[in-house]
Amino acid sequence: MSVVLVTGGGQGIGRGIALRLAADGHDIALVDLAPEKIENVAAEVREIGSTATTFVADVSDRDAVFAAVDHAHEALGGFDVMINNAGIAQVAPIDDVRPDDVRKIWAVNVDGVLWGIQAAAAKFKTLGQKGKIINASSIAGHDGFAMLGVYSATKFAVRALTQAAAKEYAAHGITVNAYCPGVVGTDMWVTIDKRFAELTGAAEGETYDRFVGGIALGRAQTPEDVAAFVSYLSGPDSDYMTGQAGLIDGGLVFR
Ligand SMILES: NC(=O)C1=CN([C@@H]2O[C@H](COP(=O)(O)OP(=O)(O)OC[C@H]3O[C@@H](n4cnc5c(N)ncnc54)[C@H](O)[C@@H]3O)[C@@H](O)[C@H]2O)C=CC1
Ligand SMILES: CC(=O)C(C)=O
Repeated sequence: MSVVLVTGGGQGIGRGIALRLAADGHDIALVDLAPEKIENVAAEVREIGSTATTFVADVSDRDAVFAAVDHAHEALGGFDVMINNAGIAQVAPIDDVRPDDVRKIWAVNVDGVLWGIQAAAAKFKTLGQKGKIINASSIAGHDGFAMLGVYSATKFAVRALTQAAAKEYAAHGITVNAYCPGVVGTDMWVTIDKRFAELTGAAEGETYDRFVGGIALGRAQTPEDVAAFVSYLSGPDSDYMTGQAGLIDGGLVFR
């Protein structure tokens, strides 16, 4: 039995990851801004038969992320896998982006991942054990998408941190990888689609359908599709992989 912490575990992809990893036999620490949401997911984890604990934190707050890792370790009696999943989207043409917009998304998507990497690595080193760190990037971490320029920049940055951390921590037996989903029908995409509609005059649903229309496998992605890959990254079969940012997108961005 190993202990996994999932940030942004209250809904969407984070929830999907938590439930899949619970089914795999891991105990789960759920971290999110939204207390009711993580309590609900914790109840679902317990129904599956695993132990769950919750911790409310903003991942952009470094101290809070370190406290979340300490809590997971104390509450669940171990600490093995850190999943830096929390993220936010932002839709805007490059011309319209202002410093506050950049600071806001960078604080969550990049700083939040960096603090998660630091906190997990510090815990693994203190415990004198190996561990796995898994970060949320995106297709937008491999391709810069129009109207998603700063979001894409944050996801490229996650790949850079993943590579650098993999190199720095390999000697400690810590692996660092990322997952890069495509178009997953979560609340994030509802927001993206609405914002595209406001900014471009597209009908609601049109942008989502356009993106899904580009997927070779012919359907939108589910959180379960992402979670299956994160299950692999969390388990022993991926022990020889580090520094990678794997596309799991149904065939949308080809690298
Ligand atoms: N939905 C998609 O199509 C894709 C999503 N991703 C990435 O996957 C990750 C999860 O995305 P979704 O589940 O779709 O998003 P979502 O918006 O459905 O859920 C995000 C969760 O993170 C939490 N959260 C947001 N800011 C936080 C903060 N500062 N501290 C702690 N928790 C915070 C929210 O409360 C929410 O529970 C994100 O990093 C996203 O960028 C990547 C590629 C595609
Ligand atoms: C949400 C996301 O990661 C996209 C549009 O690539």
